[in-house]
Amino acid sequence: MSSDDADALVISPDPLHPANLIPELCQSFYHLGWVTGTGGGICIRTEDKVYIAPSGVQKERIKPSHIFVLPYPQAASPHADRVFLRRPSLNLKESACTPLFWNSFELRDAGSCIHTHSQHAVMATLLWPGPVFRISHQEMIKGVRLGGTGKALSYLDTLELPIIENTPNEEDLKDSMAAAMVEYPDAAGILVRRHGVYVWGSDWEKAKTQTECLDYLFEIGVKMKLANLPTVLDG
Ligand SMILES: CSCCC(=O)C(=O)COP(=O)(O)O
Ligand SMILES: [Zn+2]
Repeated sequence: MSSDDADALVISPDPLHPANLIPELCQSFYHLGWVTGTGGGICIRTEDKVYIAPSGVQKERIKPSHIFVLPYPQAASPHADRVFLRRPSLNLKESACTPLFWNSFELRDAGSCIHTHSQHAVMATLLWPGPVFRISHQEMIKGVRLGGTGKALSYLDTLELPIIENTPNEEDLKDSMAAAMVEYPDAAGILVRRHGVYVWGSDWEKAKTQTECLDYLFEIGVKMKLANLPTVLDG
């Protein structure tokens, strides 16, 4: 593919094209405190392509021309073996979250995955010291889907999200995240202690709204814990 053809993969007048959506969504996530200080982000997968932002850059300032495009499917290889359809001309590397995003595609058939460093998520991992975050009897639970891509939860369901331990390098979370996804097939995301959360959905809209619902539930759960209120009720 010529470099002009490759660049055409990220140039579109359509505001809903993934190369336009990722910069727009990262700007709004920045203002929510989800992707500050370069961390966190979102990827979007279509039938045969994955669009990923660069690593270690101010996510609220990304342009469509900074987006990497990878063919899908392809094995979740380490950086050196990854195949690209398009790389930015600047000296950029694809997000360190790439193997974690791949978990959501391969294990849940997700169309989009969001990684946040929201302080609500981080506080939840501190106030729930065990391996699972649990909360019940909250209306926002209804905005979350079984396994992230299945049917919506009911008000009467208890929301459970596994918490995995952080690693010094983001890529090294891949195996423990995959193991938690296998052990908790109904979980719509994975919390990472002292770090943040990964949430996916069948498309970017559902990934976004589920992340919003979960972030709300982390925030209210943290406030309830700090107020000594029970976060899980019987019945
Ligand atoms: C201060 S960010 C530390 C690395 C991190 O947690 C992260 O999410 C990095 O993501 P990137 O897309 O910038 O590789
Ligand atoms: Zn991170």
